[in-house]
Amino acid sequence: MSKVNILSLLAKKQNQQKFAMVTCYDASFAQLVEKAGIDAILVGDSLGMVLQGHDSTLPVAVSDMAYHTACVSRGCHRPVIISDMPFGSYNTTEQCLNNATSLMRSGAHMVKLEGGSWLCDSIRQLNRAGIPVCGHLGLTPQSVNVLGGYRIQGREDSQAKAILDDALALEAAGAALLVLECVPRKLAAEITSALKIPVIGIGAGNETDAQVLVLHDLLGITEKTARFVRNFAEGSSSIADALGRYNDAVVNGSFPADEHSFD
Ligand SMILES: Nc1nc(=O)c2c([nH]1)NC[C@@H]1CN(c3ccc(C(=O)N[C@@H](CCC(=O)O)C(=O)O)cc3)CN21
Ligand SMILES: CC(C)C(=O)C(=O)O
Ligand SMILES: [Mg+2]
Repeated sequence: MSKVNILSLLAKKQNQQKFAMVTCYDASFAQLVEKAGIDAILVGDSLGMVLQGHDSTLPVAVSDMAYHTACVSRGCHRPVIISDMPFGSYNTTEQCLNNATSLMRSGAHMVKLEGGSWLCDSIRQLNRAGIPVCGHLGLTPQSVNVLGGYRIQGREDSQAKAILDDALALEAAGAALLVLECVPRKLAAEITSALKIPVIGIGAGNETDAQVLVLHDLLGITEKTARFVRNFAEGSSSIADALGRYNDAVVNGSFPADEHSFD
């Protein structure tokens, strides 16, 4: 199987083929993710919660992200590797460019930033420096203290329009992918059809171009999980089997079901 990249993912959207992404933080799991046929790996700052035991993603450092990105990149060859820029690492365009460069040098193929149109200058600069960008809108966990909790976003019409406008702005600035987290499925469907770039949902319903889940959530080893999680270890014979069933369920459209989505 040939390497996944931004063009092959864009082609999947154009051909209406869904693809899966999963978070991953080390070489052993990266090898299993690759064998399961999963196209995209997110080295998520969720590692602050699932690996480090913090109650938010805020304490995660760029050096943590670089370390886990390097671990993942040694374990796989085919999937595209996207690394989260952690809280406080992209407050200015210069800081953003320097920290993104360090993640790319560690083995990332793309970086992900949480936020809207205010990131457009940074996105243009990253692209000019050879760094593709994935946006992240809706529930942006690095803003949990501003949002007042991990809550669904975009329920009111004015907020839904703001998220759509931000999505269009990020695409126009050159974002290659967009993650949409915890928004009503109708809004996610609207944004997915308004954008040319692939939209990857988590708690965003079944009509996005792709899905992402946190590895530990889909393996059933997270203590308390959100509504959008399905435990793929249940009824699987191994971790490899669970990852394969996750990929199949996303590609064939059976995950997420209504019970994993917000109206
Ligand atoms: N293990 C893990 N999984 C994740 O998906 C995840 C992390 N960690 N850490 C970073 C963020 C935090 N995330 C979260 C955490 C909790 C909810 C949650 O409990 N949501 C409620 C929705 C409440 C509402 O109705 O507004 C839910 O019931 O799903 C959602 C996303 C997603 N990310
Ligand atoms: C939940 C996903 C989208 C993420 O950003 C992470 O794992 O850090
Ligand atoms: Mg993240």
